[in-house]
Amino acid sequence: MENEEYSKELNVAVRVVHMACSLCEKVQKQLISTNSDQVKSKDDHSLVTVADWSVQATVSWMLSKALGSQISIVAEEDTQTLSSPESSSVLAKVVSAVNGCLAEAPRFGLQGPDNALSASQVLDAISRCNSLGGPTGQHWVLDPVDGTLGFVRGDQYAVALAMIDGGEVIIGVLGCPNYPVKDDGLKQYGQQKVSLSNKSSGEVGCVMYTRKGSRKAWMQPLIHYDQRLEWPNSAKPVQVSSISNPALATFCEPVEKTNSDHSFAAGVACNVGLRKKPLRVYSMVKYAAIARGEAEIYMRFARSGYKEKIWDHAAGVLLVLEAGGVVTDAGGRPLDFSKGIYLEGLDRGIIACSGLQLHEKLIGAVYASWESSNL
Ligand SMILES: Nc1ncnc2c1ncn2[C@@H]1O[C@H](COP(=O)(O)OS(=O)(=O)O)[C@@H](OP(=O)(O)O)[C@H]1O
Ligand SMILES: [Mg+2]
Ligand SMILES: [Mg+2]
Ligand SMILES: [Mg+2]
Repeated sequence: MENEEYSKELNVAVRVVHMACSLCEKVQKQLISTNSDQVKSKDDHSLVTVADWSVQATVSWMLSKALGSQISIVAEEDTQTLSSPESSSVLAKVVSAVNGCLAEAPRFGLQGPDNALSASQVLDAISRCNSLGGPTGQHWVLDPVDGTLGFVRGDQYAVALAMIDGGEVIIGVLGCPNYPVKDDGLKQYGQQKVSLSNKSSGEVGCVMYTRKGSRKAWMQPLIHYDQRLEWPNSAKPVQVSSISNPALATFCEPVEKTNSDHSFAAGVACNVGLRKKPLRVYSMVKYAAIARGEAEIYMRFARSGYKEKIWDHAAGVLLVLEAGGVVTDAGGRPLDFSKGIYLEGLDRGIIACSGLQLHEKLIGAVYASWESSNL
């Protein structure tokens, strides 16, 4: 993808997401082995960890350094909890994780700071990601840790970075540190959690990326220990599955019932003739599974009143589209990333599919199930 438009932005984004994955892997390992104070609750009772803040600071600092401090970044986290006096020990951990990661920038082909960042510089890097996006100009969109619950449980999570220009998603990069590289790795992961030896051998963890209009999506294994990122030498193209028979199709959905109506999805699945049990996976790894051809369908029906955020979808949606799939709301309309931080006007839910045939059937089944559930 060299010499193409946005190649500089894509190049930086892929490298930065590799750095972020390496940071997350270290924090997740510590979190699981020490059970320490690295997890906090936000005002809405959702979780935030040292990794969420550290990745946001690192990505913000690196993007500004490589692309200019004027760039606009829309991201999930803020510094409200982190800058309170009770959070001083967490802030110290964040500063240490950020500096540890930035010091490794040369391994990823990037340049870090000359001196370690202070706590206030780290807080500044996090809080400058306060753009609201919108229909004009370029905006980076970051979910530093998507699937924080999966992350805390030692399971699947993703680092999601996208770039929107003129309201359209142009670049999508998804780091999936616990997604095995080999085919059907996610289904096997579900049965047998990743062991640490697999993790360091390069068999587990990848970064997926794409650029709008390229009609290609790529997967690059993560690097470990003191390896250098040789990118794009070992990147492999990925594409959606060719299965269109519902009886053979696999469908993904969120793990938590609070994030998606499992029983409504089960009704739709039955109506379409899906036979397999749902593959419940934390995070945007669900989009990655469609883009890699490991699953055919992702359905998500949030409770009414919940507004989906752009950072939970932008990178994953572009990956599925460029890998050959289809993504719309439950009414069949494309998702609109031009309206600010929310997917405004979303009709009921999100349906991502490997192909048009399955997609049409699902939209029809949603319509029928909706009618009957509202009788
Ligand atoms: N009520 C409700 N409905 C729908 N979605 C919600 C809701 N509350 C939160 N969120 C967002 O869901 C993100 C996690 O989605 P997942 O697909 O990973 O869900 S699950 O953990 O597998 O159940 C999660 O992303 P992260 O916070 O980055 O983990 C939230 O942005
Ligand atoms: Mg969150
Ligand atoms: Mg998220
Ligand atoms: Mg998040």
